[in-house]
Order: sequence, then C-alpha cells, then structure tokens
Amino acid sequence: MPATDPPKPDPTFGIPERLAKHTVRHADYRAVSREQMTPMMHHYAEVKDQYPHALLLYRVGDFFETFFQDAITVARELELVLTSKDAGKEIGRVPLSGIPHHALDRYCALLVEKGFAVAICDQVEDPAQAQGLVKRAVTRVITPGTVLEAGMLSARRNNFLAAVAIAGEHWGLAHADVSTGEFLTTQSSDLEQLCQELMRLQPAEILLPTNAPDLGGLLRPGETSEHVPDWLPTQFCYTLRSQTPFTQTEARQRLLQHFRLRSLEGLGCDHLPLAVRAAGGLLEYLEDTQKATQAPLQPLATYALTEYLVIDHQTRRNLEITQTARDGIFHGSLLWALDKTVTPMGSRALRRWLLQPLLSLEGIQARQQTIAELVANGALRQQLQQLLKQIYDLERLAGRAGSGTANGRDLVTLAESFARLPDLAALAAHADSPYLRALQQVPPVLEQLGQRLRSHLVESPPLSLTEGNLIRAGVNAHLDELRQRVSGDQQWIANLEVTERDRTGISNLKVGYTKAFGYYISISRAKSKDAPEDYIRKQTLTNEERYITPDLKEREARIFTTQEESQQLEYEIFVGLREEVSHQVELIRKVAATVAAADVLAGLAEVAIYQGYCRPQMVPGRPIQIEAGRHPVVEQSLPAGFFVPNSTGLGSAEPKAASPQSPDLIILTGPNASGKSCYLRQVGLIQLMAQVGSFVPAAAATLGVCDRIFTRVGAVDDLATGQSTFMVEMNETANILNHATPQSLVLLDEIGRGTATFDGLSIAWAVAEHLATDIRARTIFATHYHELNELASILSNVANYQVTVKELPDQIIFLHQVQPGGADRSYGIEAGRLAGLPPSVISRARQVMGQIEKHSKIAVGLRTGRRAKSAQEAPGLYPDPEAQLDIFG
Ligand SMILES: Nc1ncnc2c1ncn2[C@@H]1O[C@H](COP(=O)(O)OP(=O)(O)OP(=O)(O)O)[C@@H](O)[C@H]1O
Repeated sequence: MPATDPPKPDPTFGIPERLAKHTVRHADYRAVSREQMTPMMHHYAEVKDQYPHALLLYRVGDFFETFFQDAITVARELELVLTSKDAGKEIGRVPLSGIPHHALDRYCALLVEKGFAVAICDQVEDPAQAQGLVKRAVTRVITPGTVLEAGMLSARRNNFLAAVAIAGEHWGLAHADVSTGEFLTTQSSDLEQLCQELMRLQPAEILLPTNAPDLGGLLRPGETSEHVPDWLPTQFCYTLRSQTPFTQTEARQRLLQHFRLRSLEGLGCDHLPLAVRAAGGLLEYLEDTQKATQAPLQPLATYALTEYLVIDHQTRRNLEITQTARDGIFHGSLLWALDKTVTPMGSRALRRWLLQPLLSLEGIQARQQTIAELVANGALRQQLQQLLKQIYDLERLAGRAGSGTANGRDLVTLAESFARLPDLAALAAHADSPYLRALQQVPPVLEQLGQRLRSHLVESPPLSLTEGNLIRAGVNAHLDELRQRVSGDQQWIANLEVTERDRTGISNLKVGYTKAFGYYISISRAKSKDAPEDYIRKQTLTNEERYITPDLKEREARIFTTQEESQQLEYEIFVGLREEVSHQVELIRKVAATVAAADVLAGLAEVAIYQGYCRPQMVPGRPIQIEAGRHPVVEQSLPAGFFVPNSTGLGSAEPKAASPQSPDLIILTGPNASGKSCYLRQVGLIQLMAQVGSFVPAAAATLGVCDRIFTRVGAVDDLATGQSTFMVEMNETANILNHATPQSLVLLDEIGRGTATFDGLSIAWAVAEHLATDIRARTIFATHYHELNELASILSNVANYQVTVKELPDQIIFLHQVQPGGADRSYGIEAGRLAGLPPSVISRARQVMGQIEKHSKIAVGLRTGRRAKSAQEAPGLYPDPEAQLDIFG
C-alpha cells in the first residue's frame, strides 16, 4: 500500500486562495499571550472576552476591523479579503478582515441575515482629542431580532424578537418588534399551540432560558442543541439565555420599572405568570444588547389566542396566505392579491390582519363599514391614498428618534408626514365609518412638533450630524452670529487675492487652500523675489512658492474654531429636536396605527372595486352560503372572464334542517385537474377574508363566524422529519378530528391515498362520517373514492357535488363547474391515456378495473352496531335505518 502523507494543516482555514493574502496564524485570540499584545490588540481581546458569541467589529480609523477567528468567519461569509495585522513584536501577524465604516449597515445586514450576532465597538471619543489609545466601547449588539437600521429591515414585514417561558405543558410567549415598538405577550397551555404561534410570527430570533453552561450562544436556523427542546421548530434562530431574568420576581420587577407602574394589572398580564416571565426575559435581553440606543417599546399588550380565528401552520401554507406553498414566494399568495397598500405600515398591518382574522362580529363589521364607504365614494378613496402615499414609515422613524439613531433626513420626513395629518383629518371630516372617523383627530402636539421641525431643519439635511448645514438661519441667534463671523473671515480671504495683488504689484499672485497646509498665498518662482517682507515661506514647488502671513493664519484659525463651535451648536440643537420627538413616540405610533389601518382598508376597497368583490353578510350561526364564489388569486392569474365561479352552501342550523343546499359535509368528486383543490381553497379563503373584514370574491355571501379553519391538502413527504406521506396525512387528520368543532370549517383534499385502497377508503369513510355526525364541522371532502358518495344516501347532512367535465372522443374538457351529484367514474385511466401510457397498458387497465368492479362490489351501508350507536347520538342524521347494513356486502 502506498504510504499516505499526513494531511497538511490548512494555512488559510478554508478561505479561497484568491482571498487569503497572508498565511494565517493564531486563529484563537485566547491562545495568544496578552502581555505580548500591542495595547490596542490587548483592549480588543478584553472586549472580545465579553462578547464571545458575537462577531466583534472594532473601529480602527475608517474601518471596522475583525481579528483572529472572527476575521476568518467574516472573510468567508462576506467574501472579503483576509489579510493580517501585527499584534505585537513577539506575536507577529494575526488574521484581519475589515469593512469600511460607511458600509457597516450593509455588511451587518448580511451577517445578521446569516444568523450571526454582531457587536459594534466604536470610538467613543474624538481621535483628534485622544491622548494615547482612542477610547472605544461596544455601543450596540445587533442580533437578528434586535435590528433597528432601516437598511437591514424589510419595510413590508415585521421583524420580531420572541421569548418563551415553558413550565410543563404551559407556556408564555412574548414578542416585540424593536423597530416599530410593538410589544405583546400571551400565555396558554398545549405546546403544539406554542409552535403554531411561533410559526405565525416567524420571529427572527427566539430567546430561550436554559441552564446551559455556555450562555449567549446563537443557534442558527437548522442547528440543534441539547438545551433546545426537540419539539420546537428548528427553522428559527435561538439565543440561549440565563434563567434569572426569566424568573417571576425579576421579570415582574423589570416590567414594573420599565413601564413605571405599580401593578401589572393595567397591562392585562397580572394573572399570567408565564406571559410575565417571557416579557421580562425579553426586556432584559434588549437592555443587554441595545445599550444607549435602546428603542422605546409601546406599553406591553396582552392577547389571548382565543381572540382570533385559529389558522394552523399547515392551513396557512395550504391556503398560501403570505407565500406560495410550492416555492415559498410572495407572488401568487393571498397577500400578493390583496396588498394595494401605499405605506409600509399599511403593508405590515395587512400581513398581520391576514394571519390573525377576527372572531368578533363587531370588529369585522367596523372594517366592512369602512371598506363600504370607500367603495361607495371613489373620490374619497383616491384622495385618501394620494395623501397616504406622502406619509412615511412613522412607526420606524419614531423608533429611530426614540433610540437616538435618527438623522436629519429622518426628522424632516417625519415633519413632512405630520404635515399631511391635518389634510387627512380634513378629508375624513365628513366620513362616518369607524376607521375613517379615527383620522379626524390630529393631536395638536404633533402638528406643533412638525412645524417646529420644519422651521428648524433645512429642507434636505446631510447624512452627517457633525458637519453642520442642518439648522436653518434665524433659529438660534448665537449660531447666526458664529456663521456670520465665519463668512466674514471667508470673505476677507476671498478678497485677499485682489488686495495683495494691489499691494505687491504681482499680477499672478493667488490665494489657495489645501487640507494639509490650510490657506496660503502662491507666487510663481520667477516673481518670488518680489514677495513682501511679512510673507513667510511655507513650501517650495517646481514653479511656485507658497507663503503665509500672520494675518492669514489668524483668520484661518478663527474660521476653524468658529466653524467647529457652530457645528457643535447645530448638533446640540438637532439632538434637542430629536429628544422632543422621542417624548412623543407613543403618540406617533398611535397615529401610525390609525394611518396603517386606513391604508389597509383603502387598499382592500380598491381590490373590491377592481375585482368585483361583494360585502359578505356576517350573521350569527353556521351558514356558509356563497353565490358565484371565485378564488382570489387564481382569478387574478387567469385572463379576465376565464375563471368559472361556483357557489357553495354549507352549515345547516340543525341536522334535520340539512338540505342539499345547506349540508354539513360535501363529498366533492371530479377528475384530476378539474378544479377540486381550487374550489376547496376558494371556500377557505373567502371565509378567511370575510373574517379579516374584507369584501370577498363572490356575487353574494352570507357567512357565520368560524372558530378555526383546517385544511389537509396535497401529499407532501415530510423529508425533514423522515415521516412518510401517509403518516403526515394521518397526523394532520388526527389533529383536525381532535380539535374541530361545529363552528369550524374543514377542507380535506383527499385522505387515505398513501396506503392500500381498502385501508384508505375505510379511513376516508370513517373520517367523513365522524366529521358529519360526531363533530358536525362544516366540511368539504374532495376525494377520488366515489364510494363515499353513498354517505349522502345514509346521512341527511351530507351532500354530493362534482366538478364537471365534458367528454369528447379523444379529450376531456374541464368545465370547472361544481354541480350537485357524484361523479360516477374517475377518468383516471383516461388521464393515463392522455399522458401517453402505451395502449396495451390502458386496455389491460380497463380489463382489470372491470374485474375488480365485478368481484369486489362494495355495497354500502354501516355496520349495524355502529349505526345503532350513531343513530342515538345524532338523531335525525340517519334517515332509513333499514337501508344501512354492512359496509361491505
Ligand atoms: N373555477 C375555475 N375556473 C377556471 N379555472 C380553474 C377553476 N378551478 C381550477 N381551475 C384551473 O384548473 C387547474 C387545476 O385545478 P385543481 O388543482 O384544483 O384540480 P384538482 O381537481 O384538485 O386536481 P387533482 O385531483 O389532480 O388534485 C388550476 O390550476 C386552475 O388553473
């Protein structure tokens, strides 16, 4: 056997050669002697000790530098050049990778998106004033859930940080969006519900209290740890925290202190210890990571899961509410079809509304009334949208002002937005629907604040806050005086060329300026002998001599110091203004919520008009009566007029009252691709949209309020958990049967396909029967098992519908029409023929089918024992007991 060389150590730590400019030594800073480090590197190591789990970005001049292992990681993740820096005479060069300070946001965004936490260690004193090493400190730790910077956030969706507290089967969950200030908490039991709630929120980061020795670690999506329960979804980032801030006493104390309260009663969570623990733990994390830039949160709001229509994760995916099931993209989702909002606040609110439809008739009707008014009054809606377009992201701008990170442009855009509020109020003055009436009142404080900002700040201020040109003339007498002095001296210098030419008689004498030397007088070499006595030579160039005079230098020094003073004064005035805004954050966010809701409703009104939606009549009870309903998304993707509308009638008041127009359960049959799935989803989406308060794609609709919508659609192998298609299907079905109520809407697209035919049919039958008799949930059951049509002849609250097709000699035309009756055959063999299966296989299949039909005739009926029991439990559902014998005759 040939001898193999031992593997050579990889000197570049896996960094591509083109990026690794220097051979890397010392990846671990802890293995390097501190005594031998340069003073700066020594300080770096001390700071790094405090943030072992974050990538430490350390300000050096115009760069944020990373060293050691962090440099390797940053170079790899950001595809930056890995170079090296001298860390001390005895140590030599260590890995370095740096990013320019002006690109900090962009690079941080990439790192945070990849699931890293980033600690920013900035200079906290002016390097020019520094004696020795410039003072540096960590000013902020950015983690996926604590991002504030506009460039790192998606405008159209919230960025939630969540925290959980678990005790046995009970749990508390708090979530906050640091950029908009929303802060909510809830408590419930049933751990599955916790997972569902996390899936709804899609938090960027979840805090988990543990006893892990290595706290502070950030588990990136997909990473597992023995400290994270394996039943929690793995697609999120988890941060392990100490238990202490999550204890009842600490958490409570922290909340009381933060919101300056005596009791938590007003927040609605006094009696919910786990909700309090989660919220307290979250707050502590923000204090720990945000430092001085802590953004103000809105008062903690407590919510209950029972206040909203429950849509589980599968249903959200199957109904494609915010993204498509297949590709996970926005285009093609319900949100895509309905989002005609014109502000980011509105867009975020619509997303939240679609994920949390209402249960309260009053709440639904208030939204409907507003849409109705905006539909009826097109001019009002258009003007409203015109004004809304001029309102910027108040929620996030207020957050940046509150955290002290807003710049001049942020305040100017805030002021411009405030200026539109009275216009909105005037527009809404004669409106009489609830959400428009809410626009009628503009808090006078905000009007005044807007005026103040506009009168103080220049129209388009620079990004920098320390280089002046922020504050208008006339705002501050001292500032005006300083500026006048500067411009007087500048004028003197500008005139100097003329006066000195006159005095010296040198016609080509010039006055110039360089950053290194400041102002100077320049004379050509040929004329330099004529330079007056008081000129002091400073620099000799090939063709010219440069001079200064004591007068010139004095003026120059005065300009610099006065300018510095005036810039500092401008900065102070600006910070004062920003503080004034920060005192109004809560009020601004209240107004923002009103504006966002008006935006959502104006957008929904626009869709209602252009897509021809109707206002559903919301009634008590269980009816789902839809006349000529359409699928809101499929309709928009087809050419106008191509979508075939279909009606739906479900939900009898009583079993006995059930008729083919209002059964509790519909068995829906029809060939492949005829439109069964589309129809199922259409009914689910119409119900959901109605509970959001929206108009719906139908000619008319009368709907009761649902407590839950369940869907079981399609067969997707859950490769991630290693479960088979059939097991996934059974788990989902079990979940539905265990949780559905008579107020639920259940949409089942094929059950029992992944197993032997008779097993599958038997399960499908039993499930349908259970839903119709024991639960009496309103159900549509799409199936290829035509045998299920027999249920309708046995149970009075079951009806058969089919999606029709037209058969031609060599093709099937899909009519997409849902009509009463059961399909008598499945067209599966036809479909196979059209797909190109060989003729011999097709004819053999026909033969086999004939045989099966002859020999295993499934005579339909219920076993006597089962029937007797059910007939007692659900009297009225079984019309003719004699006709119901054994299921297999
Ligand atoms: N009402 C309709 N009007 C117009 N086109 C429709 C309608 N319903 C469905 N379609 C079109 O038919 C296609 C197939 O529909 P769908 O997936 O619902 O069929 P299916 O009966 O559920 O099929 P399978 O049994 O194979 O799952 C859809 O992509 C859609 O484009």
